[in-house]
Amino acid sequence: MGSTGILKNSTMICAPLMRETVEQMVKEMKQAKAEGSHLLEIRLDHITNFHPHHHLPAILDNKPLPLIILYRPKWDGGLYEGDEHSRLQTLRLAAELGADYIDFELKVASHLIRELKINYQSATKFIVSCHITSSTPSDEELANLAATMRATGADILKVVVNVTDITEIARIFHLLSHYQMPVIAYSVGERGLISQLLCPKFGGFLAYGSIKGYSIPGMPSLYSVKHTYKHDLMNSETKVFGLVSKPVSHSKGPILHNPTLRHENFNGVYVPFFVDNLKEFFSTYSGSDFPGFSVGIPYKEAVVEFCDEVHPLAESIGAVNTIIRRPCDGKLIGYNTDCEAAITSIEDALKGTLISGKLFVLVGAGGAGRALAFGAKSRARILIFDIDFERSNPCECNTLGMHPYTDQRIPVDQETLGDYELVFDAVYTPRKTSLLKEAEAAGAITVSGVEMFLRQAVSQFNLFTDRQGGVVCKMLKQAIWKVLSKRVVSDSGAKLLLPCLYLPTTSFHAGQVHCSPRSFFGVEDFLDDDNSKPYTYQKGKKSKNPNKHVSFKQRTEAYMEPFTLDVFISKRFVSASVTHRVTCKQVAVAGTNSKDIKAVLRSRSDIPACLAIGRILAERAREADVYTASYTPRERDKFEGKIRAVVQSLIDNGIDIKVYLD
Ligand SMILES: O=C1C[C@@](O)(C(=O)O)C[C@@H](O)[C@@H]1O
Repeated sequence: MGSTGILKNSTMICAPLMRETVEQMVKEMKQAKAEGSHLLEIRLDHITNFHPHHHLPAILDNKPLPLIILYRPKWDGGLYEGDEHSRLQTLRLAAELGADYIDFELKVASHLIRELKINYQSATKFIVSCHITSSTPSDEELANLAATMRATGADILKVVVNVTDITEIARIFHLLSHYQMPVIAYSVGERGLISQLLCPKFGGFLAYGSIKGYSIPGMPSLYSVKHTYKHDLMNSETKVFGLVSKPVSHSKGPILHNPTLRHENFNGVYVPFFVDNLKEFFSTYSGSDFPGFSVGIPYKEAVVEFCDEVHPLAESIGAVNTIIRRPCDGKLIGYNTDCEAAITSIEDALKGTLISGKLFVLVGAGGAGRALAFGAKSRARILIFDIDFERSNPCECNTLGMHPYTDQRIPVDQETLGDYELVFDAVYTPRKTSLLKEAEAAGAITVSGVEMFLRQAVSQFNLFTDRQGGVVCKMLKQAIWKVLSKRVVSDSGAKLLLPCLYLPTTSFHAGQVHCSPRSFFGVEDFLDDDNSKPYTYQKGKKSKNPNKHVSFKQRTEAYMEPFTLDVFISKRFVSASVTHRVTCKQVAVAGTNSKDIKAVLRSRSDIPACLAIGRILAERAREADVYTASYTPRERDKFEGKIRAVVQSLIDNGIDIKVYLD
C-alpha cells in the first residue's frame, strides 16, 4: 500500500472533514495534518453543488494524507439526497482515481466491492460500514453482523452504535479486540466516549478526532486524543483509570491525571466514565485493566455499597471518592481523599489561623459536603443546610454553580456574605463561581474548589499508582498551572494569596490514604455513633526547632518496630489495620462494614465481631508476611473490652502484638 498503508498494530487518528466547498476541504486537510491526523475522511455529501469529475480529482490531487472517501446518503444518516445510481457512480470514480479508502454502506457493499475489485486492481481498501440506531447488539449479534460485513469482501469493518449505557461499550471493546480483521467500532455520545478514547487499547483500526474550530458533537477533538489521551502511547497493557460520575464532562481530571501518569512513566490513561448504574458498571468493568476509579457527583455516598472494603476514614464520612482494585484479590477498596483536601485548602487560605472554635456553615451535605463536615467537625462548630433533607436527589443540589449551571449558586443572601471570614466553594468549574465572586466583592477570603480538587487528585494519584507523592505534587501543580494559567486561590484586595498547592513535607499518602499509621491530616477524627462526640487523636506536635536532639530510639523506632496496629471501635462497627511505618503503607485491613465480613456476622460491633476482626486481620497480615506489630491505644481509648478482644484475637491468631500503655 506504499505510503497509504495500514500501520500494523497502530491505531490511526482520522479527522473527518465536512466542509461545503472543495477549497475549504483542501485547506482543512492541511490543518488536520498539522494537528497530527494520520488520515482524513472526506464527506462528499457535505459539499454543495458537487461535481464528481471536477471535484474528486481536485481533492485527491491535493491530499496531504491518505483519504477515506465517503458519500453518505440520507437513508444512512448523511446529507446526500440525489439518486442512488449517481452516488454509486461517484464512488466508482473514486476507486478509478485510486482513492486510498472508500466507505460503503453495508446495504450496497456486496456487489460493488466485488465489481470494483475486478475492474480496478488498485490499492484502494474498502470499508464497509453499518450504523446501528436501535439498541446495541449483543456480542453474538455483533459477531454475526461482522461476519455478514466481511462476506461483502470488505477490507475493514466499521460499526457505529449509539449506546444507552456505558456498559454496552464492553461489547464494542470485545469486537475490536477479538475480530480477526481491521475494525473501526465506536459509539457516539457522552456514554459512548470511552469507545473512542480507548480505541488503541483494544486495537481499533482508527479513532476519529475533530480538528480545531470544528468540533463534532459526540466526538473527541484531535487535540485531546493526541495530547490528553495520547493515543500514540496506548497499548493493550494500558491500565484504565477514570472518573465515575454523572454528569462527567465538567471534570478536569483527565487533564490532570493523564500528563501525570505519563510523567511518572506509568502505562495508564484516565477517562471520564458517564455512569447511570453503578452496579452494572462495576460488574462490567471488573478486570485488572480497570484498577482504579475516582468517584464524583452524585455517587460518592452510593458507591460505598459497591466497595468490598472501605477505609475507616471514608467509612466514617460515609462517602468514597477513590476506589482501588486491590491487585492481589481484585477487591474494591474505597477511600476518601476529599476530606483532607477540603480542610487543608481552607487552613492554608487562613494562613495559619486555626479553624478551631470557628463556626462553619455548610450548604449541601452531598459527598464533598460530608467530607468537609467530617473534617471540620472535630475542630469547629458546624451548621449544615441541605435542600434535600432526605438527600433523595443529591445530584440536583450538588451541581449549583458548576458548569453549565454557572448562573446558579447556593442560596445564601449576598448581603450576608460579608459576615463570613472565608467562603469556600467546592465547585471548581468555573474556577471562580458566582458565589465566590460575590463573596470576594463582600470582602471575604475566598477559596476556589480548584484547591480542593488538586489536593484530592494528588492523594488519588498516589493511590492509583501506589507511588510516593513528591514528584506527583510538582507535576500536578504544573499541569493545573497550564490549565488554569491564573491564580487558583484568591481573596480580596491587598490580602491577595498566592496560588498554592499543598506540598506536604512528609511523603504524601505513599500509596495509602494514611500519611502515618494514625493520622490522616494531623488530627484524626472519627464521628461517634450519635454524630456528636468525635474521637480526636492529636498527633504529637512537631518540634519547631530543627536542631533539637532526636534520640536513637526515636530515630530507629520505625525500623525496629516497622508495623503498627490501629483499632477503631464504634457502636456501629469495628475496624482495624496494620500499617508499615516507613512507607506508610497499609498491609492489612479488616472492618465489619466490609461486604464479605458483615455477611457472616450477627452483629457488626459485639465481642464476637471484634474477635472475627482480629482473626481476619491476622490472616491478612500473615498473607503479607507480617507477624509483629506494635499497638498504642488512641488517646481516649482504654485497653479493655472490645479493643482488648481485637488485640487478643490477633495474638491468638499468630501475630505478636506489643502493646504500649501510658
Ligand atoms: O470532587 C471531586 C472532583 C471529581 O469529581 C472531578 O470532577 O474530577 C473527582 C473526584 O474524585 C473528587 O472527589
